[in-house]
This record gives sequence, C-alpha cells and structure tokens, in this order.
Amino acid sequence: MSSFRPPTTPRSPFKKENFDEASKRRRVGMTAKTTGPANQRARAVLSTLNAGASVNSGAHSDNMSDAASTNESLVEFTCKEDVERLLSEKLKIKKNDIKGKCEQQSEYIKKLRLCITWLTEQVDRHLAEQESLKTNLEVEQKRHSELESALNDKISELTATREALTREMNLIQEALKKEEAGKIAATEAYENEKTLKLAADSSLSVLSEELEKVREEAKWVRDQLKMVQDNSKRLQEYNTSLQQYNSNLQEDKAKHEDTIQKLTREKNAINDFNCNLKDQVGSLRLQLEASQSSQKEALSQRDSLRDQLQTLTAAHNTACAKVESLEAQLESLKVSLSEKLEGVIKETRELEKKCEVQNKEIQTLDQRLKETTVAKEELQRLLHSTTEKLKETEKSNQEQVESLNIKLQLVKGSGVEAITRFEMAERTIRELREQLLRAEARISEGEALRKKLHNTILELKGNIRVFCRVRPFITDGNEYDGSVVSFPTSTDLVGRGIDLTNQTQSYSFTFDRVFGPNSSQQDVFVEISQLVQSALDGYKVCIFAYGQTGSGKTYTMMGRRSSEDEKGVIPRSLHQIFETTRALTSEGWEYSMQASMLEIYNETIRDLLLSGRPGVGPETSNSKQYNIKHDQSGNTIVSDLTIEEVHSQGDVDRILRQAEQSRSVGRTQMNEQSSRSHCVFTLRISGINKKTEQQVQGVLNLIDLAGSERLAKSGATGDRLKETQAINKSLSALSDVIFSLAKKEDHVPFRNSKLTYLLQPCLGGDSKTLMFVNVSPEASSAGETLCSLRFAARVNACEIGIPRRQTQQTKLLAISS
Ligand SMILES: Nc1ncnc2c1ncn2[C@@H]1O[C@H](COP(=O)(O)OP(=O)(O)OP(=O)(O)O)[C@@H](O)[C@H]1O
Repeated sequence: MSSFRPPTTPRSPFKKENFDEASKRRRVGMTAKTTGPANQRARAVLSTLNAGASVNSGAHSDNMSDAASTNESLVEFTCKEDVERLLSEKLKIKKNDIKGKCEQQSEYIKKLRLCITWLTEQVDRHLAEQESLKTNLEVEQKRHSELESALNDKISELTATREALTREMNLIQEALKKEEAGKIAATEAYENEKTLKLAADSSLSVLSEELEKVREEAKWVRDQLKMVQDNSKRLQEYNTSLQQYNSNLQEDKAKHEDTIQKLTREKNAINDFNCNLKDQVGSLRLQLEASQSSQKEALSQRDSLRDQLQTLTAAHNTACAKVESLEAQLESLKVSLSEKLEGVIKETRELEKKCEVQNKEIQTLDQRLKETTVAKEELQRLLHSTTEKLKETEKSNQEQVESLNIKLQLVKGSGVEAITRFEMAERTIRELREQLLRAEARISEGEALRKKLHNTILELKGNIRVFCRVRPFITDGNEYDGSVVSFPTSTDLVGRGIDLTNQTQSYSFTFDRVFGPNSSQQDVFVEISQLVQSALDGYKVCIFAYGQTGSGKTYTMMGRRSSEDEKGVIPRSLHQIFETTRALTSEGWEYSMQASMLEIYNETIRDLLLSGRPGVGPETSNSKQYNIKHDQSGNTIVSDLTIEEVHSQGDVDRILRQAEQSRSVGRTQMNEQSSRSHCVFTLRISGINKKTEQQVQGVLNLIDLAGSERLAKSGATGDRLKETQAINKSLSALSDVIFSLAKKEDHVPFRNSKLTYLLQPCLGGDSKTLMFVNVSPEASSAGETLCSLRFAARVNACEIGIPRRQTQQTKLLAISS
C-alpha cells in the first residue's frame, strides 16, 4: 500500500532564521496585507521611496549615477549576510568633509535602495512563492483531506468490512463450533435419548405391565369387594332372616315355654298321679306282701295244717275239704288279687308308658329347646363372628381399597410422570429426528455432490483410460535388468511412460499410468478403487486386463488367493463394495447384488457358475447355446445364464472358487490351452435409499481377456489357428469399439464379436472403461510386448491427441490446485 506523503516544501533561499528575520522585516512594511494588490502597493511604496530618494538625491543623481552604477555593479545581494554587512557598514567620513559624507551617504542610500529593491523582489518572490505554496498547500490540503476522507472512508469501510468479516468469521467459527458441538451434543443427546427412550420404553412397558397388573389387581379387588359386598349383603339378609328366624324361634320358644309349662304342669300332675299310683301300688304291694305273708302264713298254716293233717289223718278229709275250700278261696282270692294286681300293673304300666311318652316328649322338647338354644347361640355366635368378620373384611377391604387407591394414585402419578417423560423423550426424539433428517439431507446433498465431483474428476481423468503394468522377471529368476523395458525419467513422463527395446530399436509409449515391476496389488488397486466407487454410484464400469500369455492378467485381476497382499482387482473390488455398502447402510442405502461369470471361448459362451447348480455338470454348460440380448433399460441379458445373489464376501469367494474350478475343468474338456478365453465377471449393483427414495443401478465388469498372440508368429494351424483368429478378432473389435465410442462415432461395430456385444451397454456414454495392458519384461517376449503396447496405445489414442483431454487435464490441474 502506498503511503501518503505531504508535498515537499520548496526550499527557501534563506536559512530558517534568515527567512524568519526577512519575513519579520517584511511584515513591518506590509502589516497584514499579503495579497497580490497589497504586494503591488508595497512595491509602489518602496518604489516611491526609492524614487523619493532619487528625487532627494536628484542633485547628486547625475554625478553619482556613474558611481552608483559602478557601486550597483559592485553590490550584489545574494543573502542575508550581504544585507547585514550593508547595515553594519560604517561610513568613513573625514571631519568636515561634507561632500564626501554626502557622497558616501548617497552611496550608502543607493546600496540601501538596491538592498530594498532586492529585498522587495525577494519579498515579492517569496510572497508569490508563498501564494503559490499556499494555493498548492490548499489544493494539496484539499486533496489530502479528500484523500484522507476517502481513505478514512475506505479504512472505515475496510474496517467495517473486516469487522463484519471477522464477526462473520467468528460467527461462522462459533456456528461451526456450535454446529460441531451441537452435532456432538445432538449425537450424544440422541444416544442418551435413545438409551433414555429405551429405558423409558422398558420402564414404560414395566409400568404398563405394572399398571395392567394393578388394574387387574384393582379389578380383582373390586370383584372381591363386590363379592364381599354381595356376601355382606347376603349375610345381612341372612342375618335379617336369622333375626326373623330368631324372633320366630323366640316366639316358638315362648309358645313352647307355655307348652312346657303346661306340660310341666301336666307332668307334675301326672307325677302327682303317678306318685299316688305309686302310693297305691305301694299300698297294693303292701297288701300283696301282706296277702303273700298271709299266704305264707296260710302256707305255713297249710304246712302246720298238713302237719296237723298228718297228725290229724282223720280230720284230714274234713280238713282237706276245709283246706280245699280254703285253697279255692285262696285261689279265687289269688285270682282276684292277681287280676286286680294285673289291672293295677296294667294301669301303672299305661301310666308309666304315658309318662314315658310325655317324658320323651318333654325330653325331645327339651332337646329341641336345647338344640334351638344351641343353634341360636351358635347362630348368634356365627352372626357375631360373621359381623366381626364382615367388619374386619370391610375394614381390610377399605384398607385395601385405600392402599389400592393410593397405589392407583401413585401409579397414575408415575404414569403421568412417565407419560410426560415419554412425551418429552418423544419430543426430543422428534427434534433429534428432525436434526437427523436435516443432517441426513445435508449428508445426502454432500453425497450427491461427492458423486458429482467424483464423476467429474473421473471424467476429467478420462472415461476411457489405459494403465500399463509390467510384471517382475519370473522365468529365469533374474533381477529386472531394464534391457527390454525401461521407464523414462523425465518429469512429465514419470509414472506414465514406458520404453521398449525390440531388436535394437526403441519404442516409446505413454499411458495414463504405468506400474513398474515393484508395484504391489494395493498400488494398482488404489487407482481402481475410484472406478469401483463409480459402479456403486450407479455407473457402468468395465475393467479389462489385456496382454500376452503369462504377462500377469490373471494375477492382476484375480491375484493369488493364498496371500492377502496378493489378492487382485476382483476380490479387492468386491471387498470394497461390501465395505462401502455396509458403511452406507447408516445413510439409508440398501443394496442388492447379483453376480454372474462367463467365459467366451472361440465365440462360444460358457457359464462358469452353471456347474454349481445341482445336477448340472460342465458338459451341460458347454452344450448350451446362450443368446445375448439388451433390454430397453440398457441391461445385458444372457439367456439361461446363472445369476447368483451375493450378500457377503463369502458368497463371492465361493463363486470365484467355483468359476475357477469350472474354468479349469472346461479347459481340460476342450483340450484348451491356458488363457485362450475371455473371462467376464459381472456384478449388477442395485441400490435404493430408503430415506431419499434415490435409486442407482450400477454394473461392474471385470474382464480377464484371452492372451494375445501374433498370428504371424503363432505358427498355428487348424483349430488353433481358428482360435487365435477368434481371439484377435474379438480383441481388435474391442479396440475398434472403444476407439469409435471415444470419438463419438455414429456407428459402433458391436455385433461382430460376442465380447463387445455382451459389453455394449457398459461401453461409451457415462460408462467408465479401464484397460490394463500387462507386459512381460523378458527379452524373449519383446515382440509380443510391442504388439500389446501398440494395441493398448491404439485404445489409449482415442484420448491421446484429442485436445479435449488437454483441456480436461488443465481443468483438473485447476481443480486440484
Ligand atoms: N506383478 C506380478 N508380481 C508377481 N508375480 C506375477 C505378477 N504378474 C504375474 N505374475 C506371475 O506371473 C505368472 C503368469 O501370470 P498370469 O497367469 O497372471 O498371466 P496371464 O497373463 O493371466 O497368463 P494367461 O494369459 O496364460 O492366463 C503367474 O505365476 C503369476 O503369479
């Protein structure tokens, strides 16, 4: 930035103090008038003064003019010292020399005049100078102030802009930080919320279960309560009925008591009667006893009488008659007495029976009374206990209901709390979801942009590219000597150029990339991986390996299965595809993949996955005729070709193993020499984004071409000649197709080769094509290598020499810079 400098002050003819003094003196004469007319007036005054002086000295003027002119020529004022010298000059006057004095004085006055004139001139000059300086100064000041104000404006504008930018930057940084922090916080919050939600969900489910249980409990309790209430009601009814029954019983009791009293009275009367009867019976018994004793006495009398009879034999008859009559009397007495006794006994017995019946009745009544009393007591006890129980049950029920109510309230409270928490969590989740959606939208936008940029970069690199790969020496175990193949070291060709020496002649080729013998499989794959990504982004990609037999095509495409580091393009591509699809799952992408693998030998298609089908052998595959068709959406359909859904690396490994086996079996059956067929691995990728509804359909073709051979050199005849011709035809067709497509020619000769026709939808347009030209470094195969490189250069030529490519590369450089 150029700094602003004030205009340089014109240098004064005086030193500073001289100038000051001169200006002081000038001020005496001019007072405050410094403008132009004032100067003129001052000059006029001075000229008048000079003129006056000349008038006053008129007398001497003539005679002094010479002297003056002489003096004038002598006195010259150049600086202040001259003036001071003049002022400090002392007249050397001799006494009484008036003339001399006059002359000296007039001389002095002249000098003074000259001095004044010089001074006036000086003053004028200075005034003019000052004037111009002033105007300059004013102009400069104006300009300066304008500039200053402009600068100030600019500065303030810049400051404002800077501040605004700083503010904006700060804001952006803050926003960025916030965004990042927000993002982190959101992620964390989302995680937390997720766990919270899960916890809330689980607690909610637990609570719901609890609530359900509590509801069930409450229902059960309500049922119980209802039951208890019903029971209570029933018991109350029962109680009422019991009370009724009790009162009935009481009434019965009262009635029965009356009856009992009556009966008791009757019983007493009967008892009295009984007693009387008993007394009578006693008296009768006494009478009977008395009669018995009298009978005994009579018997003893009879005995005595018998004795007497014995003694009184005579008197016996009389006595017998007497006895007999007495006995008859006794007998009749006995009969009457026994009849009387029997009647009495009968009566007594009847009375006793009656008594017994009455007693029994009384007893049964007593028993019933007792039972009734017991039952009543029992019932009263039962009633009491039931009432107690009822009260207890009611109390416990009430307590239970209260506790359940409390529990219900608590559950309701916790439920409400849980619901609020749940709602809050839901809100947060909603917000987070929205944030997530926004982030996802941003991600998908970013993804779309990435795809676009990725594709642009690839397009700028070239939709058709050719890589050259030189394999290490393997035949004689020697180190790579560079005698046949060498790599130019000039900066513009490093990594892109290859020189080949064949029969002392040197040939130079340039490709998009040249991999030397020390390049690893990973180095090669790094370049491929972008194309694999393109296939996932929905583009059609073809990667070919071309070269003479044993140049490393299969090594490049398949690699060595046994070593992880030596895996080739196919397993690595598939690994990348599975890794990427897995990573993209979180962004809503779902991919499905279908793999097929076929071989084209002598223009015949062989399904390499067919032998995997149950009951199908390779011979079946060979005998089949496969037709190639293209549908309207640009997909290739090979009729009856085995297509396997692949979901994992394992599936792919299995397929590759199977294909390898089929290939070797096929070769043996066909007596085919190694590498006489094109092997095409095709992976169809269909992707759908569940979030954005975006869909992609990509195809990845990985092709190990048949080993190229120069017809002239092959010395082939018969079938072998036919085979070689077929290979060469299909390879040149392929290069023709690629060449025509690159040049955007209207007619592309797809149909003259099965391989090119098969790959037709995947060549040209947006499709990406990459061809590896594999090179053997051995001198023995230099001629073959030259052929391969020429072929590849032909494919590459469609890009080389077309100005578009340079423009693209320039663009690419601009982008990368
Ligand atoms: N870059 C490499 N590093 C180490 N070994 C390699 C490399 N390239 C090829 N080879 C080895 O060279 C030999 C021939 O390679 P490969 O079978 O891949 O050639 P090819 O071109 O497929 O032959 P063909 O046309 O007969 O199928 C193999 O043993 C392979 O392992």
